[in-house]
Order: sequence, then structure tokens, then C-alpha cells
Amino acid sequence: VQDGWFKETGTLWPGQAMTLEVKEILHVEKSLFQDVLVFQSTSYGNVLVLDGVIQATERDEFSYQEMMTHVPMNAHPNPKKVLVIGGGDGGVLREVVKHEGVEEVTLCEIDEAVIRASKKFLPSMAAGFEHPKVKIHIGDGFAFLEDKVDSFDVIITDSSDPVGPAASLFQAKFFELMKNALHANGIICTQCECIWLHMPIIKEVMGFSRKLFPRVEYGFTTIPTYPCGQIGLMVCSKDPNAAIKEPVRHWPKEQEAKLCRYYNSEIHKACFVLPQFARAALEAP
Ligand SMILES: NCCCCCc1nc2ccccc2[nH]1
Repeated sequence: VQDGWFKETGTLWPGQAMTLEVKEILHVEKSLFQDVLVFQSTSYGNVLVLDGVIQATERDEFSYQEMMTHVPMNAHPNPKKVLVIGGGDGGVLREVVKHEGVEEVTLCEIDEAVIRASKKFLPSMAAGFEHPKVKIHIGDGFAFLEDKVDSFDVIITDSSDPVGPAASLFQAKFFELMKNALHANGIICTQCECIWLHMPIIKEVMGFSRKLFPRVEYGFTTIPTYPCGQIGLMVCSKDPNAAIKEPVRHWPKEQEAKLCRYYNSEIHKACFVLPQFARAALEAP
């Protein structure tokens, strides 16, 4: 933080940096895995930063959390058992339990410092941890999935970027583990970076996913405090007939408006409509 501003420089977005004005530094910690910083910004509420990278702000986190959750969940006919890998801020958990049919959601987060800091400084997101259907597992998602077979309807990998503790979550082996852990018509959704910055990463991940899953789709959401204001979600299904780009379930309109500030059944479809340069680069070979 220099003269009252936090600057998000990063190797994954060379030559550019988002800056946010800092009102107060709330938490600084070197955990077993990464540097954890929380600060109160002047315009985006409290901000969670891991290894210098913005992970969530109170003002815009709902965009990412809602799309990462409700697109896969509403693409599944009846999700009962859900797994979240990462997502230590609790935001995805908060969204998953909005689906009445869910019986159990497990969160596997490698770094307990992220959960602790979120509970203390991002209460609107950490509210997700309090729900009776929620189970927390502290550990590496890789190791957690090693002995899981035919266990989940939906797996959401809410990871940070592929530099640092989350690097292994962008490897083909991890996607094999997720596939094995899914039920026959299971669906996965993973944080899949930005079409303005990371086309090679997106192409690589979609490439090996297409070898594992019959349906692979890349969609995106707009979010001011992630690099280039846009981040992707890759949704894959083991069911070749799964629509993915069309919700198979949706709440009544007025309930949807109460539950969500970003997601709705139209934007579920719209998020998969890509600009020409991305469509050309990402379409199946
Ligand atoms: N540069 C874009 C970063 C996207 C980060 C998404 C995200 N935000 C998180 C917060 C806590 C734990 C895991 C998380 N994964």
C-alpha cells in the first residue's frame, strides 16, 4: 500500500494494475500458504487480498459468487450433494444453500487463515459457513478428491489464480479427480480466468476438459475489481444431453429477485454468448 492506495500488480496481467483507495488496513498475516491481507476500501467495502491478488470485495463479490453457483446448480435437475473446492470466503456456500433441494454441501479449503479472516472481516460472505447443511474440511482439494468416487452432483472449484497454492487446480489430473467424484449426470464449474488476459490458459483447460467431459462451456461474469472487469466460469457435464447454457430449473421471478442481485435465468443464457475473438479462439477444434 503506497500513499493510501492498494495496487494489484501481477504476472498474470502484465503492464496493468487495478488500484483501490485504502481507508484502513484491517488484517495482515503470513499463513502456511500465502500472504493474507484485508483492508477497508473507501469505495468497495472490505477487500480480501491473497498474495497481492484481489479475491473478493464486499461491493461486487455477489456477481462472481452467484454466477459460479447458480449457473451449474440451475443446469442440474436435482442437486443434493455439492462440493466446493476453495471458496474460503464462504460466498459460494451462501449461494448454494439457496437451493432448497440441497442436502449437504462440503467446502474443502486448504488455508484456514482465509476462513478465519473472512469470518472476522467479511461477515456478509462468511455467513455461508453457519448453515446446518454445511460441512467444512481444511485441506488440499487434490488430496480430498483422491478417495471420492460417484459422490457429488455438483462440484464448484472457486480457486484463486493458477500462480501459488491453486496452481494444481488448473491441471488435467485434478479434472480427472473431479470427474471420478461426480455422479453420472454430475456438473462441475471452475473459475476460468479472463478472455482479455488468459486465452492460452482457457484454451488449455478447455482442451483437456473436452477429453474428459462430453459437454464443456465457457461463460463469464462482469466484476469491476477482477482484472479487466471480467472473469470466466467453465461448466462441464458428464451428461451428454445436459443443456448447461439453458437453466433446467429456476425460481419464480419474484423469488429470484429476492435471492439474487446478479444472476437471473436470462443472464444464465447470456453469459455464454462470447465476443467474436473469444468464440473463434475457444470453439471446439
Ligand atoms: N484474479 C482473479 C481472482 C479470482 C479469485 C476467485 C476466488 N476468490 C476467493 C476467495 C477466497 C478463497 C478462494 C477464492 N477464489
